[in-house]
Amino acid sequence: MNNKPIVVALDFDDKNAALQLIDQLDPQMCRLKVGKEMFTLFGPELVKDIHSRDFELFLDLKFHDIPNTVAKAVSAAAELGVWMTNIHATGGLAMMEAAKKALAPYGKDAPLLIAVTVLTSMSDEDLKLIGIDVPAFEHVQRLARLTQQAGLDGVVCSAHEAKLLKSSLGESFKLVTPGIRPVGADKGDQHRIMTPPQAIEAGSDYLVIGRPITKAIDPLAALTAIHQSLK
Ligand SMILES: O=C(O)c1cc(=O)[nH]c(=O)n1[C@@H]1O[C@H](COP(=O)(O)O)[C@@H](O)[C@H]1O
Repeated sequence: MNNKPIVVALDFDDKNAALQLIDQLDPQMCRLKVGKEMFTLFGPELVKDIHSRDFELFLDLKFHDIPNTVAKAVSAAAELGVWMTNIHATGGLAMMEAAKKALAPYGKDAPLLIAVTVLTSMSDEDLKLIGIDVPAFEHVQRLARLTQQAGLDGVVCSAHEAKLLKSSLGESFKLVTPGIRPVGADKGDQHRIMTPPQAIEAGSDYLVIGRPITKAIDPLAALTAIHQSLK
């Protein structure tokens, strides 16, 4: 296990509330994730606010477009100095290769680039409705292999697929797993979920955890409890 596997997902519509929460958290214990809602509302200024508080940031904008557009978007993310960013694997091999190539000029300062396989909110039934007639774990494997072929650093998947992917794609291919719920936590809209220790045991490198921490009465206590449960 790496020394900081927890990534706290900030999904807020109020910047001050988000900054108040961040100020309660410890950058030694977690990294942060900003997604579409907050970036659309508050933009690159929010990224600067977070970096000034010494947190590393996963910019989760899940780009999915033609190769040229995604390459430019990923390059713009690198300009912001973020630790990790992501694209959708369903954008295809050429799109993923273009995104990876766009990061070459940044060398060792380039963000980790990962691809979303099948969203953790999707069940096998949901996949059928969009014309994918194989179980989620099979589709995830297919997309993860394509992601590795494109030279990316890893994938976003559910912890249910982690064991299989680690053994087939190797130790250094990063697995980022949302859909994490401590025992007793509300599942919400997530389908393919696992507890934090189970997810690490299965081979996850980074656990993306939102509401179980951000909506807790005491977010630092919730973060600390999860951090301790991983030792
Ligand atoms: O890319 C992501 O981070 C992501 C991919 C995925 O398949 N499922 C998923 O839930 N996420 C994100 O992970 C976070 C999960 O938040 P909670 O369900 O509150 O723990 C949200 O910010 C989602 O946007």
